[in-house]
Amino acid sequence: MHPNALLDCCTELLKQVLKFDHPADMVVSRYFREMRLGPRERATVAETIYGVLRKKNLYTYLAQHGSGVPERRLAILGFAAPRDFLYGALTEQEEDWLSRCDQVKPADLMELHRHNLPQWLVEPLKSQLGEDFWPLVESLNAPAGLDLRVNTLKDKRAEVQKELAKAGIKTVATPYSPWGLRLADKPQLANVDAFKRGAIEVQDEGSQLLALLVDAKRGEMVVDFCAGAGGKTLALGASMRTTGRLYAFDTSAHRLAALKPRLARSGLSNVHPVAIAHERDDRIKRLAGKIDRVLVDAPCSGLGTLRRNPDLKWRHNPKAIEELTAKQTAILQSAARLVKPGGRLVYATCSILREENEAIAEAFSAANPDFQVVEAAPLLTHIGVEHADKLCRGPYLRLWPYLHQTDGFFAAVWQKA
Ligand SMILES: C[S@@+](CC[C@H](N)C(=O)[O-])C[C@H]1O[C@@H](n2cnc3c(N)ncnc32)[C@H](O)[C@@H]1O
Repeated sequence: MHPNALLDCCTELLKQVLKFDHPADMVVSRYFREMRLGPRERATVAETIYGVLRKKNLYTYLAQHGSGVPERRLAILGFAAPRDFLYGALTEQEEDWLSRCDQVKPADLMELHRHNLPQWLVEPLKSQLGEDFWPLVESLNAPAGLDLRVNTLKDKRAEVQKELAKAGIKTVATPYSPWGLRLADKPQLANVDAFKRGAIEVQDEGSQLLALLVDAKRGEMVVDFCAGAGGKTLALGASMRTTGRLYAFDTSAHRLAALKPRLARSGLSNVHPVAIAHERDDRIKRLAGKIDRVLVDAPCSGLGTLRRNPDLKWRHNPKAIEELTAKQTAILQSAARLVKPGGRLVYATCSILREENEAIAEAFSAANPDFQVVEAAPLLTHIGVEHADKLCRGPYLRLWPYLHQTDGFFAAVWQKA
């Protein structure tokens, strides 16, 4: 495709994505369904869009000094292809403007153009992280890698690693999760035999650690309260060696439907997906006090996944966070009713904000003296996670992209008296 046609695609798609009325991945997928682009062109367009979303403050600032359609200037700044190729699309005026942009030194920029965050997010993160604010920002503005979870019901990690290597797919064992393999590149996995037979699933190491914290055992009754498309359900089911009963609840039947083909590959027969109306659904009441382990992977801002979903920082606002925290409180309180005496409750998010994490856990502990906080680090050590103390702050699991090369995650664990 001619570079100008590709730049036009990026410009057109940016116009749609920057309205922020739908998640960027949804808008990008819809565009790709409508437009006939080859795999390499798709990759360039998608990387350009995500690059612009990551550095929107900086690029908007630089773009205000050029001429022509603003989204085209943003697309030029974020264009994810070699410069020589890009020059084939540019007018002389655009080339001049781009070379002036290249000369801008980071040290001369305002903070706002360096951190590329909305202002409402800056203060909470700075007060939480101090000097670590800038390493965090840098990590959030870089693309994420890809991890696999080996389905230990089917295969051993070392065997799968060898098999993938034979197929030309390089991986290393994840440093913390005993189930994980980190991919060196981003290969197509759909036709890989290990994927087709359910021996591997794509799952960030952080998500694997949340499932490990639940430590679901053979023959138990377990609930994954916000199961979604079942990323953690599958890990819990394998940990239970497909025995006992594992309920996968979610208010979205659509998300639960996406669990079906994954379940079929996984070889699990102990999973019961149930679409619930809300967190106080009658079907939940019937299970009150009967469940050994409950995971609440709560709906959250997703701000721990900005490496993958950079649009989230522009789509959220303080009011949305407030609404989410009310929902998280209500879901956790309802889910807690399921736990039987001596049972375990785990609350988790993929957010990096205190309000959605420690604040929710502390309020729950204060309101529920029959639930005792259990320290996450010794629990993880006990199940074979190395250096677990590096993953925790206080009693909670706290994962950060700049420290652990995972998405940002939080988890609190309680035992019911
Ligand atoms: C963070 S996602 C879960 C991701 C999933 N556990 C995984 O590992 O792939 C949160 C889920 O909570 C669901 N949800 C929202 N409100 C809910 C409620 N009141 N009760 C149960 N689930 C709810 C959403 O539909 C969404 O699928």
